[in-house]
Amino acid sequence: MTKRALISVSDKNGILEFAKELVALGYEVLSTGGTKQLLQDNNVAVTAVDEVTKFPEILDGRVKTLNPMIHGGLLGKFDEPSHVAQMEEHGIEPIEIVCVNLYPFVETISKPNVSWDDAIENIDIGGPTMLRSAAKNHDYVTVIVDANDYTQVLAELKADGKTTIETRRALAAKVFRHTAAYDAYISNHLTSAIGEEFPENLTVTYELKQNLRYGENPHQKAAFYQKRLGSDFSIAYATQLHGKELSYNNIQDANAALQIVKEFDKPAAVAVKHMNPCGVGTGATIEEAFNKAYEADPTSIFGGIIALNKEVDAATAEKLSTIFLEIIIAPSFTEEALTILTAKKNIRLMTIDFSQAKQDQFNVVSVEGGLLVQEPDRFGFNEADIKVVTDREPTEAEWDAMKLGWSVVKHVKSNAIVVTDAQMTLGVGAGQMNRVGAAKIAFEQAGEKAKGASLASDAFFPMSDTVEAAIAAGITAIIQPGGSIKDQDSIDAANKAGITMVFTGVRHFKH
Ligand SMILES: NC(=O)c1ncn([C@@H]2O[C@H](COP(=O)(O)O)[C@@H](O)[C@H]2O)c1NC=O
Repeated sequence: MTKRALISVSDKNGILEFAKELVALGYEVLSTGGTKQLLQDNNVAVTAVDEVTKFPEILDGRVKTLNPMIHGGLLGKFDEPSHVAQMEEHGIEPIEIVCVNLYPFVETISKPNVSWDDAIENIDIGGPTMLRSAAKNHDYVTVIVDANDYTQVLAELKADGKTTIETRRALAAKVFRHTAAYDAYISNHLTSAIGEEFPENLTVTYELKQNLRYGENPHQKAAFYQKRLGSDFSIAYATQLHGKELSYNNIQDANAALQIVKEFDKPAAVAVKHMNPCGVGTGATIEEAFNKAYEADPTSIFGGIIALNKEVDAATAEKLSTIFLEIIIAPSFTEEALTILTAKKNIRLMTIDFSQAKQDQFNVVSVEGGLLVQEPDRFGFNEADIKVVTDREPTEAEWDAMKLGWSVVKHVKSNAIVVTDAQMTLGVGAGQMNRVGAAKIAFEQAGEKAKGASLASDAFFPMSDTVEAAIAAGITAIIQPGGSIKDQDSIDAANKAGITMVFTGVRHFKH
């Protein structure tokens, strides 16, 4: 009996060559409307699916292959006597090969202002149904959803007249990954379009961006997956211009650096180590901003990751090139800057489109056995919501310093204290188990520069000890959420020392 292959594809790349080879191998090719037309126009012998189903394509193509003559041919066990008998009884012939790719749902919903109806019309029903039937019956049927697999399938057919069971299993597994991802895009689009936030099932799908050499440590295997419709202002969408492949830790650190530098409109540079900022600088130029970020902590920046929010020019590149850095990420580099920096073999240079403001709707972190999903911490510095709680009002310079500190402290692991002047961080106390401990680290790093500087705290002070330590270090302005039952003790301590303190009413924990 002539073997049959069913081809029904939206993405028609490579399909002519594949179909021609199948015909040459003696297959009868069955096809749906558009695919059939293309094959016919190119003189490839093809049988219309409706000749097999004895039923026309109806409802604008919504029903073409959804028919027992097709699904019987895909799901029947070709050597099981009862199946063979039933297939014969109904005139159903086996289909040995299925090649299907689906309506471009993701491409459709990626278009700006896509309508509900357009999205719905691009939900493929018949295609996934055939893919699933064939994949379930992979003991007998070879199913192809990815054009990259045409070559291997043809090679096996030419060599042995059939594909191997290992290949068919691998292709079937790929199909179920593909249809699961396809359905995830559909369910996510509809769920967010109707405004549901935390549905009973979280259907996420990410695409492999790259296998990594290792994870956080060399004995841990790892890979980087990318969200297809995710934020394009992200390390996953950055372009690498130079240097070796990013590592697992590089990706985490670069992500942290980008989230911080995104806080600033004026030229800013952020140096990150182990996901915490060690130096943040701002200035009139990007060179000045980088100088400040460097000056903030010349020790920790070594081996760090730098994110800059303006084009890197030659002068800045010269400075950057004198330090050992893992990654420099910026909107762009001038030609001269690139010449200077690419002279260093190991440094990774990346660009990212800063005009893309889109942010992921939710942040997701994994815990053993589960996922935590939350909105990103979008709260910034909003002077109108901030209350001065001391007798003394902040000066303009203190406001600027507190604004910088508040923008940075939300990105520092809790308990977090950041000491700043109006242009840069002077001390960062990160990830401490008690707040006064974080403050002491920040003061020690700031040294003499703490005198007249400002302090930002990611959460309220449970008692007045941090304020007292701040006064002793010379801090003159404090920004913190407030909300402790002992707030008054902190306010009294500040008033007694004549320093100023403001409450934001919002906490910025980061774990
Ligand atoms: N409704 C059906 O019975 C059906 N059968 C196959 N399709 C899809 O139709 C597309 C190919 O259509 P055409 O050959 O007309 O260009 C493929 O993406 C295939 O997945 C269908 N369309 C969508 O549901």
